Amino acid sequence: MTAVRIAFTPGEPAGIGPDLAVHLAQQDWPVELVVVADPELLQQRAELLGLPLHIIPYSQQNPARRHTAGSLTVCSVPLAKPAIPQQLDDANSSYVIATLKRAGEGCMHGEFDALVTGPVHKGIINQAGISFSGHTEFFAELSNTPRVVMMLATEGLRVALVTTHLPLSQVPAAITRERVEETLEIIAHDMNAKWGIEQPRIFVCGLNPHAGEQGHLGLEEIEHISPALENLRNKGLQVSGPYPADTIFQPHYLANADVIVAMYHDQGLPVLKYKGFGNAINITLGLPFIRTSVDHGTALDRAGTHNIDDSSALLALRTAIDMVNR
Ligand SMILES: NC(=O)C1=CN([C@@H]2O[C@H](COP(=O)(O)OP(=O)(O)OC[C@H]3O[C@@H](n4cnc5c(N)ncnc54)[C@H](O)[C@@H]3O)[C@@H](O)[C@H]2O)C=CC1
Ligand SMILES: NCC(=O)COP(=O)(O)O
Repeated sequence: MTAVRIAFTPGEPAGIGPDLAVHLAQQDWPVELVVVADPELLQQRAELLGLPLHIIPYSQQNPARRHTAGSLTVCSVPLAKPAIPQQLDDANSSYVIATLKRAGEGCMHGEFDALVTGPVHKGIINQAGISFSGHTEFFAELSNTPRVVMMLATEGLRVALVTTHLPLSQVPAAITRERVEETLEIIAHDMNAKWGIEQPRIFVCGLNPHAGEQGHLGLEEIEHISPALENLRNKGLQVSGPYPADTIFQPHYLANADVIVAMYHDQGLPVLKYKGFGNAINITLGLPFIRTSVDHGTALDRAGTHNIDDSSALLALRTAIDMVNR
């Protein structure tokens, strides 16, 4: 029987992504792990870290084999320039995009059963003239999916977002009834399909302080969020809110929720990271393939050092394996 095949993209070559790939390789896995990256980059990082790494060139034709500690199957995508840990170089931005494209297309064609992503540096990709706001948006576009949802999860808390990488000044206009409804429907669908929660209890934040204080502190709750929730309740979804964001994250409320929905990135994610940074993962809901990711960024200051925490990468891979098996 052939094994499940999971792709890992290390992301920014000057960051800790290559280190994470080397760390992941140090233990056995019940799946084939295929790292989509430059093999020399991985070999050099392993040498720097003093860890063993026997690279096996990937071939789609070979049957998938379970990963054994110390080896690593690598689907080669060449760097434009040798990468120096901790030093961003926009010459390698197109390399980063090429790895995401190769891995994402592999998932869509059924070559890979899931994708786990390491951190990319959004700034340096844009500096190279490539418009890029995040993996979430990139894979939505690659797969022609009109709406996907970013959700971060740690023990005891899941936070999903209505908007993702949007300047704060553009958030209010993006909070439309349609967008809120589509987001919540995707969450309800995927919580059921991917986690087996039949009727997920979804608690929704307002946008404004005190959820708009009956319209005295903003109208988005009255004009968009509440009508969306009402409509979804009529369709049988267990959605409640809009709640003041500074109230809903109290443990007393969280105990009754399967997912908290925040209106924007920094409304929900600081709480999630305060609770579980390092032991959390990022999952894209609504995509036609499974994608999990680390909960942190490129941590440039730690690339090539022994001072990194690989817990989120390990958890992202374990979660992807569980999701494939389910
Ligand atoms: N999934 C992704 O691709 C993500 C990418 N980013 C990108 O990362 C870049 C840097 O973002 P920052 O805000 O500086 O966040 P960051 O997460 O890279 O770093 C914040 C702090 O946490 C530390 N840190 C992060 N991960 C760590 C780990 N695994 N082990 C030990 N220490 C760790 C860093 O050293 C730093 O002190 C940005 O360009 C951002 O766009 C940020 C979040 C997610
Ligand atoms: N803060 C999480 C984050 O920005 C992750 O973005 P993405 O690259 O996974 O879309």
